[in-house]
Amino acid sequence: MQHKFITFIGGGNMAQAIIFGLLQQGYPAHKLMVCDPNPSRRDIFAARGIMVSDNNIEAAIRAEVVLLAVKPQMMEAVCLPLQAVDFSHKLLISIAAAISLQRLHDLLPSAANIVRVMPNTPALVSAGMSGLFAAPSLAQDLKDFAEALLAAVGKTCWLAQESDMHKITAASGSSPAYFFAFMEAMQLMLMDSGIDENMARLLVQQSALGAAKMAEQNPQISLSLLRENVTSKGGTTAAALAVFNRCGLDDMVKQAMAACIARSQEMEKLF
Ligand SMILES: NC(=O)C1=CN([C@@H]2O[C@H](COP(=O)(O)OP(=O)(O)OC[C@H]3O[C@@H](n4cnc5c(N)ncnc54)[C@H](O)[C@@H]3O)[C@@H](O)[C@H]2O)C=CC1
Ligand SMILES: O=C(O)[C@@H]1CCC=N1
Repeated sequence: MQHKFITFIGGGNMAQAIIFGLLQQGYPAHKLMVCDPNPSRRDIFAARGIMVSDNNIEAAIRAEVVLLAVKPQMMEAVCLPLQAVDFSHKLLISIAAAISLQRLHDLLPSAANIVRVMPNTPALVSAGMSGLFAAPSLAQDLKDFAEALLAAVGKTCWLAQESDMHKITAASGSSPAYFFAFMEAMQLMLMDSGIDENMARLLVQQSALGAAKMAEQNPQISLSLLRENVTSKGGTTAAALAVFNRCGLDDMVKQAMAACIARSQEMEKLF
């Protein structure tokens, strides 16, 4: 992939996951810059040979690509001073949840080239999942660059319509937390039953990893069949799944994802 000069505005959890993932894939540190008012955040990147700054305007001016990685609540306060920068020849990438292309255009009127991305933190271990959206008028080479950037740290998909970004947030951005919560619950149960914490974690995380790898490496087998292949009639798994069914796991997951989508839609109006 091309190595354009990228300035990250905001060096928090998600920026770190993408940046460390990129470094691992050989993206040159001297082509990356991180701007964050928090010195301890800047130190994390400086320690990896990345230029850091607390001056968003200066850092944006020197970039070919500016990647907005601040909280949605901060977006307006961060963007208004950035109106001093001419974005017309830069690529602007925003990973913020719930901030629409229109809102980004309003906040940074000179920005002609914008890609919205919903990534997730597994980018850190090159296992990210990102949904991308851009206006159909965006130049193909800029779309290709944005895609290659995120593809360097995981899988990507382009959305046909921007409104789908809310659903992608429920499916990629937020979803690692669902799986962590599930693993936490399993670990807790094991610990309550007397299994050592580390062993409980190993059992849970290796099983989760194995299940995900089986799903990935057998795309021709449905997830239902993968589940059924574990489930002997009258056996142990069936006993566990019966409890999930009785407690309404499917409905609970639907409700949780719907809440995620609804909050994203609400945040779109707020910020
Ligand atoms: N954490 C996640 O798993 C995901 C987060 N996102 C999106 O990524 C964005 C960042 O989220 P996180 O990294 O989780 O948040 P975070 O709170 O870890 O990082 C935000 C960073 O912005 C910095 N910041 C605050 N004011 C600033 C300013 N004026 N200029 C520059 N930097 C400033 C903060 O010091 C902080 O380090 C959000 O918009 C979120 O919606 C998207 C997908 C997944
Ligand atoms: O929880 C959030 O709002 C952000 C967006 C997706 C993941 N984290």
